[in-house]
Amino acid sequence: MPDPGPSPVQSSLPAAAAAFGTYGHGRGVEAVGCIRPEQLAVPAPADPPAPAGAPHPALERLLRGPSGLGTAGLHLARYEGPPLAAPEPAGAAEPAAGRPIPGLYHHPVPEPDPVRVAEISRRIKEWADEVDLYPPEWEDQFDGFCVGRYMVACHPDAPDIDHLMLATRLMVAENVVDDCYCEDHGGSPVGLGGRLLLAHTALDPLHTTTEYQPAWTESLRSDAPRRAYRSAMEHLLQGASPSQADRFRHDMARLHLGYLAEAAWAETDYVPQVWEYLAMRQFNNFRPCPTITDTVGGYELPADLHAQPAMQRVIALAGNATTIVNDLYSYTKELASPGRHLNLPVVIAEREGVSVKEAYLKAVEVHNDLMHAFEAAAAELAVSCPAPNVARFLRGVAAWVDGNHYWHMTNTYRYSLPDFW
Ligand SMILES: CC(C)=CCC/C(C)=C(\C)COP(=O)(O)OP(=O)(O)O
Ligand SMILES: [Mg+2]
Repeated sequence: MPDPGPSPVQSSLPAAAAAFGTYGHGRGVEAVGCIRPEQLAVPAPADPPAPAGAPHPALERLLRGPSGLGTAGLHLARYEGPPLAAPEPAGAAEPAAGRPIPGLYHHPVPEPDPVRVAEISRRIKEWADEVDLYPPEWEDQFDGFCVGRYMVACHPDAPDIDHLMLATRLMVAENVVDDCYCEDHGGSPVGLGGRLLLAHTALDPLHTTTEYQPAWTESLRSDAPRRAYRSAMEHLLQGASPSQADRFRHDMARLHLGYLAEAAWAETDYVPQVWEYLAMRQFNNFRPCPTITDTVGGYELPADLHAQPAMQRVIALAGNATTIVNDLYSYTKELASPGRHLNLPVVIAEREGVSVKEAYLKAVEVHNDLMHAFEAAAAELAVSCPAPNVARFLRGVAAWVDGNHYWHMTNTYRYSLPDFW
């Protein structure tokens, strides 16, 4: 079931943005005490099982948002201000190319608004200059990353460019840390723990004595990853509540833990078992991106709802599906990189003794299973907890999943498919 049509989320993002969101910084969202663990265990009442590959009917119905008389205005906000006459930097708004991986379960998304894409692309270059992010010779790669298209596709309910920029700076900063500390722009597994910990203090500040505080403050200016983290976090704090910021820090600590496991295995030349690889990839994962969907949307999913095990499962499954999408689209790029780069097809081939093609096709199935599990878990939660901010958050996560697939598929500068079909 490669393309079952528009996602219940994307087709009907009708959602309740205007009615349910606050478009401030999320204050004013009433706590909804609707989730108790025993309630979450209750399955959706009387929904027949979805046909294989189709979204769960409850997901379709509940994520569709309000319908009927008087609900026409309750649709996700799109940019409605004056046209933004931004010049288009290279790579900002080229027509989308690329084809989906055959057999990959995914939902197409509408073409991201080119006006928003162009403005984000312009502003992110300004920010990159401001924090002295990369040397001039890396500019083509920066443009080829097309972060504007990425973030606009993933956050269709962002009320404005400023909110989108919160996600965009973080996306760039996260990739700079990965490239410069872990991967092919000077990265290495050797000494990674120390570098990551010090960079993490740009997100989660050091509180120490007056003697030592200045050296730490100075350290945050000492390399591009730290300058990027510090500035992107400073901006996030202007748009996030304290609990949203702390949710993000927790996700980033998870990410850094995942980097460390990957590095440790690289240092000892260990190829993990498939389940071990999937555990590492649950941490070395896109999770910090979809979990800020409410901050970027201008509302807040309260901490007690975010922390519920059922919500945590939905988020983990969504993060895992999005990250295996990366493994599949980046497979040929990683094969061409020096040394052995672990990704799901490589680990399956090695550990299960199958051909690279069989391993790749099995990895597609693993991805599809994760996607179906994500959609089923989201549907069940939407039934168990019919709170507007829960529904909107679930839609936001699903929109991120779909936008992430779109970006990988269309980023032909960065990724190309293997010749397996
Ligand atoms: C944006 C973010 C939180 C990134 C975290 C880690 C990361 C870069 C990925 C999950 C993408 O995987 P990978 O490192 O394999 O990226 P490329 O294949 O090089 O695009
Ligand atoms: Mg990859």
